[in-house]
Amino acid sequence: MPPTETLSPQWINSALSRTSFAWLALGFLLLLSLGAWQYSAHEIARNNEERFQYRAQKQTEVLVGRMHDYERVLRGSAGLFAASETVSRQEWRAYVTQLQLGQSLPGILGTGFAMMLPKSALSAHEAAIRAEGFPDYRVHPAGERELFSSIIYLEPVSGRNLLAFGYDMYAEPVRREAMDRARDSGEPALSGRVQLIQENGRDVQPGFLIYLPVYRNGRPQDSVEQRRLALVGFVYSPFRAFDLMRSIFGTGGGDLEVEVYDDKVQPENLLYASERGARQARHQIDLQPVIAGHRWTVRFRSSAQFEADTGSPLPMMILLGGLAFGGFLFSVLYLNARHRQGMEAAAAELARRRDEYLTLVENVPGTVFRSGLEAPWHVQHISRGIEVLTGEPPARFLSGELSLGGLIVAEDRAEVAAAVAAAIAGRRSYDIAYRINSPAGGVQWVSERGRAWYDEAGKAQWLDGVIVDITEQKSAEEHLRAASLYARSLIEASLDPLLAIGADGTIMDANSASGRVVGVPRETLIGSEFRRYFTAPASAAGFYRQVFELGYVIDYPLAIRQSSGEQIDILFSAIIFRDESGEVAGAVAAGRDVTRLRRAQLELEETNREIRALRQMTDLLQAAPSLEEAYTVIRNSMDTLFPHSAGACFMREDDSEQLRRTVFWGEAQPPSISIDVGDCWALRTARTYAAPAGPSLVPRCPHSGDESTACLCIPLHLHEQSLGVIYLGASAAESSGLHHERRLRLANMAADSISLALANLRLRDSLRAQSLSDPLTGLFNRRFMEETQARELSRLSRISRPMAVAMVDVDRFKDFNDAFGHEAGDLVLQKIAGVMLAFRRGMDVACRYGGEEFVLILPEISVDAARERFEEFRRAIAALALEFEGQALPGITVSIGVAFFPQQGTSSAELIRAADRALYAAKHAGRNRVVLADEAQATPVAGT
Ligand SMILES: Nc1nc2c(ncn2[C@@H]2O[C@H](COP(=O)(O)OP(=O)(O)OP(=O)(O)O)[C@@H](O)[C@H]2O)c(=O)[nH]1
Repeated sequence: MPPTETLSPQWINSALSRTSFAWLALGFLLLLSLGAWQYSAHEIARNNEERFQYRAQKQTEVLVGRMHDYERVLRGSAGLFAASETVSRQEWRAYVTQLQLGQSLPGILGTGFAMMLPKSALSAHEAAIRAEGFPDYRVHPAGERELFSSIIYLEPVSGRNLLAFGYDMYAEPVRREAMDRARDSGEPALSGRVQLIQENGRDVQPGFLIYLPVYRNGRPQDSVEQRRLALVGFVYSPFRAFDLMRSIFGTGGGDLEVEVYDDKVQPENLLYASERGARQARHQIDLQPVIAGHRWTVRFRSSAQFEADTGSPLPMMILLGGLAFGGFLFSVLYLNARHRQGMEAAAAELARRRDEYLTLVENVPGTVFRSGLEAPWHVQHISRGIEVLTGEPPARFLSGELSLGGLIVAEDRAEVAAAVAAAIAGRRSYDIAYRINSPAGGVQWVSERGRAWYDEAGKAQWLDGVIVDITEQKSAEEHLRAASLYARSLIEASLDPLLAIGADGTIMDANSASGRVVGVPRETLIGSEFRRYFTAPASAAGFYRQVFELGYVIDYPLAIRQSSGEQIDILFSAIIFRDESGEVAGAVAAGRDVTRLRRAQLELEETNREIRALRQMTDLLQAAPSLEEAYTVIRNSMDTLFPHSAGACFMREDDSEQLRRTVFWGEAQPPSISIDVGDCWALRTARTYAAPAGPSLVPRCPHSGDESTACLCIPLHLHEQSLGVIYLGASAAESSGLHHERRLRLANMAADSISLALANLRLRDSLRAQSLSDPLTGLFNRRFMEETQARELSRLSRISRPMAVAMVDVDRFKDFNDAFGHEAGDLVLQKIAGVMLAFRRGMDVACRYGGEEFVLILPEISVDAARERFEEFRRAIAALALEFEGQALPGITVSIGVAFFPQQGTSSAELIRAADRALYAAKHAGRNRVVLADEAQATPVAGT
């Protein structure tokens, strides 16, 4: 792409809109900053290195120059020897003192002369020096050597130098090497690292020496051999390395740190070090000057001061400046890009929304418009929907040729204008329906919703709204209203309750019949809880819950207690209904008032119950074996039939005028236990008699108690024969109206049943009595005796009690009959029966066994007591005074045989047989006596 295109405004705009451009710029600036930083740092380091090396070179040159100076001093000293045959001690001192080496060349320890001595000359030499005034002089160290050297001059002669006087340096290898080199070369020779003899133990330092040979004057010195032969001795200077170097390099604190090594850099070779410590220096260089034929290594290192002086903040400033600028530029570009992106997105969103809005507006069912605030509402914008609505294109409205107001039918315009004006004034939206002239020539309904737009000052500027054709909706509403009215009238036409119930049990709607049945206005029902109107709210709640669970319920019984106290029984049926979405919206419940039906049912059930009880009473009475049991049946049955009534049955005995209360029922006991026939109105009138409760002109029977109860008396009779009366008491409620009628009818039916049953029982008792009694004597007959005896035996065996059975026979009755006639005999039998009845006690039974035989049964009696009583009876018979037809009859006697239960038997037949045997024994024993069965057995009777 050509550069012009690359840098075109569009490209720049596009680039500035991308955050990647900002990142790119940031990266570029970072690289640039790093490059500049590296370059400047490198340049500065290089300059410093050059400066450092320069300084090291200079220092080395100073060192070498200083050492040359020392060489020159030695050459001068050698020259002193060359100029003279001999150099005396004084001359040497004068010469050295003149040099003022301490000031001019500080660092030198001294300048001396060592003489070479063969072994043979040693003693003479020592003697000669001693002779000079040094009596202690001797060459040292002592030892056997071929060649000696001895320091004989050393100036200044003071301090440490005194120690060197007479010292044989040639005896020490390092020094000897330098001395040999100097001798052979004729040049100054620097020794290796030594400890000087002058070191006296304080501030011991490394040292070295420079030797220059002194040859005998006049001797050839061209070759090594010649020089060896010509050698006299050496002028030399000893140096304490630290002192010397300090004088050269200063006392430290400079730019450089210096270490001087003898030859190689090794710790044992160290001659001098300006600093102690192992700081890592930034610059370092080793230089190796050769001094007097001997190589040193001088190590220079940049000092902290040098590094501080040469350190420059510029690279860091360049880096930081670059970073800061990069960051700043990045921020500007990034924020700018984001801002541009935001702007572009907002512009795109705006465009999208505008498109959406236009799409929405055009798709809104109806016509969307913006118009003036007042009639006739000329439009500023209007959607294409207007053409569908009116048949007129939007352009005609936009041009002002047509207006919205012009569409409205004349009768509705004022109303529309008023609604719009009110909405504008009230700053709210309006929603109105009105009619417009249809393009087809008719009228159509539209709905218009709109709202004014207000400026910041609150002044309405225009109307925005939408107009929708609602002609069909209006028509549907009309139909719906008609249908609704029809449905309502149907619902209201129902005489039974119809309700709509929500799932929460709230009544949503109810017809008027509902209000009528419940006893509250229909409006009160709607919105209230369904269950609250029922006697059993929980059951009512159960009803609608069941409806919503099952979907429907049929004939659910509920009851309403009206304010009057009357209970209405309703059968509810209900089914759920759903809304348009299929969700259950509620339930429609229809109630059916079944109160009358229910009452009829209850009445029927009551009647059935009564009939059942009546029939049961009748059946039981028919089956009752005795009057007593019949009265028990009557009491229980009357209690069941008339549960709230006390009552009693009064029975007439024979033709007596008094009635005895035979049974009563109910909680309240009737006051009388007997009544006279004349006291009861029912008995007097022979018909049912009723007297109400409370004060009344109707007289009450005296036996009916006080006025609190109603009195109902029903005569019991059969075939004109009065049997008695039934009395029934009742409360005022029970004795009124229909209840009374039912009660009366039921009581009469009960009385009829009771009359019949009691009459039957009486008749049966009478017949029975006849069948069991002897007509002549009135005593029980043999049949009764056998029944009774069997029953008594069963009872006594259960309770383990005895019984006596006596057979009584009239003595010689045949003779009596024959003498006085049969009728007189009957009279006798009747008289005996009378005695027996009088004799009888408690549960004793007397009966005529047959002919002139009688049986007496005495339950629960001992043998002795029985004997005594039968004796008494026998005597009573014998004492009878008999008379027949005015004629006295002779007395009669009876014989009595007695058997005992259980001694003589456990059955009726066994006992009778035993008694009969005893009777037979009594007859044979002479009659008119009592014989017990065990006595009869003991005394066998002849002829039996
Ligand atoms: N008058 C009368 N006599 C009766 C009746 N029943 C039975 N007799 C008589 O009673 C008599 C019984 O007589 P027997 O059984 O021979 O004995 P007895 O004459 O009483 O003599 P002993 O019993 O041995 O003392 C008979 O003559 C019967 O006719 C009755 O109902 N009336």
